[in-house]
Amino acid sequence: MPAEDLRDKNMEETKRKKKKKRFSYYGMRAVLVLYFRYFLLWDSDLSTSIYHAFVALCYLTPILGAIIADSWLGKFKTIIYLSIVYAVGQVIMAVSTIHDITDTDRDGSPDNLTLHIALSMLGLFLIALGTGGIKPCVAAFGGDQFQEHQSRQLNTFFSVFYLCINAGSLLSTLITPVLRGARSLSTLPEPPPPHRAPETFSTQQCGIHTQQQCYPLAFGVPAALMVVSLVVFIAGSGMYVKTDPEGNIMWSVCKCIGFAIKNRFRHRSKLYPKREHWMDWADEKYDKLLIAQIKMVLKVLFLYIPLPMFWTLFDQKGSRWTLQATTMSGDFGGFILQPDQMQTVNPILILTLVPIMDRLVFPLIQKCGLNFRYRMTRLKETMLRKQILEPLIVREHPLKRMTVGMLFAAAAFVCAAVVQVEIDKTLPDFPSSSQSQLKVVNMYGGSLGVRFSSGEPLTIHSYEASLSCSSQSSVDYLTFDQQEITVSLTTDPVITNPLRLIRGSRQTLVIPAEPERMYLEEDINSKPKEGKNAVRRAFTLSNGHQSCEFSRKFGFGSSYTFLVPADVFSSECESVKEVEDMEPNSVHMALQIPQYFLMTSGEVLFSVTGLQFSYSQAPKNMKSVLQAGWLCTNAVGNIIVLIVAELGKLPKQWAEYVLFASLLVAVSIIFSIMAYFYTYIDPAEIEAQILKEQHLDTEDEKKEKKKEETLEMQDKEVKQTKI
Ligand SMILES: CC(C)[C@H](NC(=O)[C@H](C)N)C(=O)O
Repeated sequence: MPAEDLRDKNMEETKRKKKKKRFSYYGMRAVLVLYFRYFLLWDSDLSTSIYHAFVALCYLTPILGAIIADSWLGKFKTIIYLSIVYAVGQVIMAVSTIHDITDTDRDGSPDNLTLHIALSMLGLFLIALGTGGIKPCVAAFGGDQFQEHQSRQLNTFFSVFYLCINAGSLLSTLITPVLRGARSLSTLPEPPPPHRAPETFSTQQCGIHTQQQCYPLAFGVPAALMVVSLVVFIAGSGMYVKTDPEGNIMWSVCKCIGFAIKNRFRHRSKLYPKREHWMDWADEKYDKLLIAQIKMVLKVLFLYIPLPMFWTLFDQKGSRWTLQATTMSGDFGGFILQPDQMQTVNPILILTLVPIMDRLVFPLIQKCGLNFRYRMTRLKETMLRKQILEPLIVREHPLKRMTVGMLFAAAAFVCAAVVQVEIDKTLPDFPSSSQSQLKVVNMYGGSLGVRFSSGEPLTIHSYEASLSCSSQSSVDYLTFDQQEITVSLTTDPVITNPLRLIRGSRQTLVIPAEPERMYLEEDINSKPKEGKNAVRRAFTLSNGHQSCEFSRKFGFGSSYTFLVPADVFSSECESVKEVEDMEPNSVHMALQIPQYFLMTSGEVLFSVTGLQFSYSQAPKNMKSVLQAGWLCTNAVGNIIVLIVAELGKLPKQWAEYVLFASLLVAVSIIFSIMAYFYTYIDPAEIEAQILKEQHLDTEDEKKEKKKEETLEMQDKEVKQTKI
């Protein structure tokens, strides 16, 4: 098979594996929090924390995978073995979600939750080890399929590789929740009383004795796909370029760095001449090539220091931005978009933006001469003149691209802040922690005068019986600074009642047909979660006939009270009255599209380029290690989100967005300065040069030795002749 065809085939195989692997990973992530919340019955905080800890672990384990690949098994075998670990983890995870395995009394609920928790934690640990461990190897292994002169194809590979990640992510985010059996992610109700499944909202159920939410399918299908992808990958084994591991390189690197530090410390006196680089203090004991390779890696790792800040903003798509969407309207006319489905905008945009950037924007920038070329060593320039390194030199400046990517992400957060300000204008005015709010609902049957303590008397009209939208009525909340108040009704005789309000809360005073039986109802004190609606019923006197049925379309995030008269019959639905406690969300989710667009453009510039950069600047035997370092910046970014979310609670959400945007601008300025001083290298060339020098040194030594030997021989001959 011709070399080009072979390369294309290898590329295809690697991409196919990547697509299934990412389907599997993102598919599982999509339902994980829901599994914690509704199957293991953990509260929201615990579910969210364990979820983020899992994601952070997934981006820390690449270091382990890289060490195994570069120093022991090689990338190919590491991918295979860790994929097996990954698939086993997913199977364990799928088994842990089968309620029947512990449901001895067959009531539809697992009887030994501890076993389910233990199994799922073991499964998740193996998955994190597998997915994280494979990640740096897959990218580096793909890169290994190209030769040095194929830098353009290499860049295309990384772009296509990224497209596959996102195709997998998009498909799985859409399909896995369907496999689980939910109509949509956000239509799930609050967890039912212990271990009863929320049946009314499921479209698909499974189980042996009782039918439940289909978590085993949601986790099992990604597991099966993982096995398929592994088989496909192994089937292509004969076509790959496989580089051998070069011994325990990480251990040698650590020992070499340790020796350099120790040696430097031992020779700290000014009497010793300085060395060009602190790593040169390892010269006495370690190979020049190893020292040069460590210098290359350290240079890149140093450049990575500011990068986690980008991920800190990027990863808030899944948290803050989704929460923001819950306070917006997802009614797109033809279809309704749920707040968490808004996240699919990211992979959709990636799938369109990567080809546009690759084929249109970057070549255009290059044509217009806006990019500046690599700062090159003299050797490279000479070679350029000789047109030897042409393909290498005409590349764009990746670090510049990454800086622009960071600025795009900052701009996305500014957009999010503007949208937040618009949302805040529409949000209800909730009571502060020292205030209480009260609203009166009159079901008495006629207009009533109501007076609270010292306040002005109010006239509250009785609600007319109607269910039509046009005659909805709402009563504004009254705000009180005191907790103990008295209410007087202008009935005959006047009815006066003391009321005890709850601080920081909203309540409704319901005046039924018998006004002396007035009562307080607690209202919700925030917008209904996840963009859902809140509906409650207020009865006058229940007589067991409240069975009328009607359908009504509610706006996102609205809250209603239905007033049901005592004598309502199914034929008399019209006598049920609807009160709007909270207006539906009026800012449209489409307003989030600009921030998604900017963030995703930033991602293409930053993330895709960062992947290529990490590969191109790494010495041959440390490619996976540097990929792992790159992924670690993502893990650190996630940890920053956790810390900031816990500690830095700003009173206004828009202010937090602006704060993050400003921090990223500051960090990108620092990064651009660091990037300015970074000299691009061609690791292969440097390695070749050092090897050549070493070879020359040994040649010189040999020549020197030969000369000495010849001289000695001549001396001997002269001596013998003299004798
Ligand atoms: C974490 C990376 C940026 C990457 N994620 C994406 O591409 C998202 C889906 N746009 C990944 O490797 O998962």
